[in-house]
Amino acid sequence: MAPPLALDIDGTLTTPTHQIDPRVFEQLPDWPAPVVIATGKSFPYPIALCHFLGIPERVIAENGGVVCVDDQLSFQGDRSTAEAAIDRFETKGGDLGWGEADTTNRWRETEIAASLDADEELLRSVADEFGLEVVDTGYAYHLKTPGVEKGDGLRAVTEQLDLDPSEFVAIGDSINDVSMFGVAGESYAVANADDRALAAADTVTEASYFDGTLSVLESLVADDY
Ligand SMILES: O=C(O)COP(=O)(O)O
Ligand SMILES: [Mg+2]
Repeated sequence: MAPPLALDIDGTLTTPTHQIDPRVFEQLPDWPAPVVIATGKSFPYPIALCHFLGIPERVIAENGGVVCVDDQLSFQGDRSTAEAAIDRFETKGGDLGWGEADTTNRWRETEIAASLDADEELLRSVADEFGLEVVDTGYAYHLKTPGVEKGDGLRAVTEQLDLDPSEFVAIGDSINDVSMFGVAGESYAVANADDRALAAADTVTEASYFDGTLSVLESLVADDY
């Protein structure tokens, strides 16, 4: 039986130019075990992805800040402290870098994300002041409550699904996947992953981005026969 999957989005299901690889729509809808989408992106993004894939809403969003599985919803982390820190950041001349509409944070429930163009040093000093941490995923800086992680999110999802985390295969590309690699039974970093993810994964794929992920999915299915 193919194993349940915990899949990161950016860098893992995407192309080098940040698009969802179209082959995701061939591979995931018919996966014969639960698929959990685990991302740093805000809550609506993975929900929309599940919706358009036609798979159940099993989602870890905001680096573990939001967990939604089959209509059960829980939150970890504290957006209001992050907002207070961002007020300070902006008072000191910082800019999140998303423009007026800020669709990156508009629906974010438990943390605040800044563009990689934002002043990292200032963001980190403000984070220290407010007891928060900054996680650089290679796609954004996340200003978040320390200890809120995808790994705990995966534990919560598996409890809900009555599965053991060790049954899961996790695939990811960055520091925000490391905790999930520690919880899943088997972990893969795609070749484009950052140093922390490369070091933490059981296996590093030869190929990058979704080519790497696809190689894992194909080998898991092949192992089945
Ligand atoms: O939102 C980010 O910064 C990265 O998102 P990811 O966890 O899906 O790679
Ligand atoms: Mg990623």
